[in-house]
Amino acid sequence: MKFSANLGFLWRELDLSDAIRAAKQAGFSDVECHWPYDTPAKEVREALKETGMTMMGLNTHPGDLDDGDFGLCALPDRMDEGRAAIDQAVAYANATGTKCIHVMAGKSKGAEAAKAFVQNLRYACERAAPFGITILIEPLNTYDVPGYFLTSTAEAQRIIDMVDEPNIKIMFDCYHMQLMQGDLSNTLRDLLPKIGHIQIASVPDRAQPDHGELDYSYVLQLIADLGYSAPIGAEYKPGKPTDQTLGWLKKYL
Ligand SMILES: O=C(O)[C@H](O)C(=O)CO
Ligand SMILES: [Mg+2]
Repeated sequence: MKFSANLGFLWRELDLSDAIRAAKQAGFSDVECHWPYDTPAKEVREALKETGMTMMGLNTHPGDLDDGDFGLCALPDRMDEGRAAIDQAVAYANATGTKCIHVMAGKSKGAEAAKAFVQNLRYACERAAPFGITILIEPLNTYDVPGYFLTSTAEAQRIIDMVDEPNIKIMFDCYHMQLMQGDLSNTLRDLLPKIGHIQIASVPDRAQPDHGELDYSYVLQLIADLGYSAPIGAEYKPGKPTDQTLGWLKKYL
């Protein structure tokens, strides 16, 4: 079983290139991030080359987090910003060999928001396809991000059907989905062909995946038994130095 360190949360005290090196040192096979845009792509590319790791995913720019934004791509009155965020993400992903782009919807609801999201996702799929990049959409939980457009796998499937492009999949974050839906085993089994990336964290505290209401020794074995072999994203908030939270990983090394 392989794991990708989410550097949006892990080793946050380090700059991105050093965080990539720390992840390698700790035994992760790959990395992923949230918003890498302040670090020149060349630096990240070099750190990836040095460590032999792949950047599994990055997010489109969220907009102004301090002003409550959490994505721009399902906001009908901000289409230009949504497109610019997609262009930026595709350029950065291409320059760093990143496999997936999570296109962040933002806080909105209703038919016009869905229409805007579908249009932006088609645009993203078309821009990403020549580089072999997969577009991801991720349902989030409503405790952490009230008002976010996408909160369920049913809605994610509906959006993907409407987009109707070959390179769009679901980012299945077990933490969010346990909070919103539960029934992870059946959902993972049914959805697996449509899943492009899986993430994990303890529930409900979103720390390292070795405690809480989800038994990851069971869930991870199930994922492996279903034939999923891509790296699983460790997207958790360590709450103390990351190196002190890696006991769970050692079991798989
Ligand atoms: O918060 C999450 O689960 C995400 O995966 C994300 O990319 C938004 O920060
Ligand atoms: Mg996630």
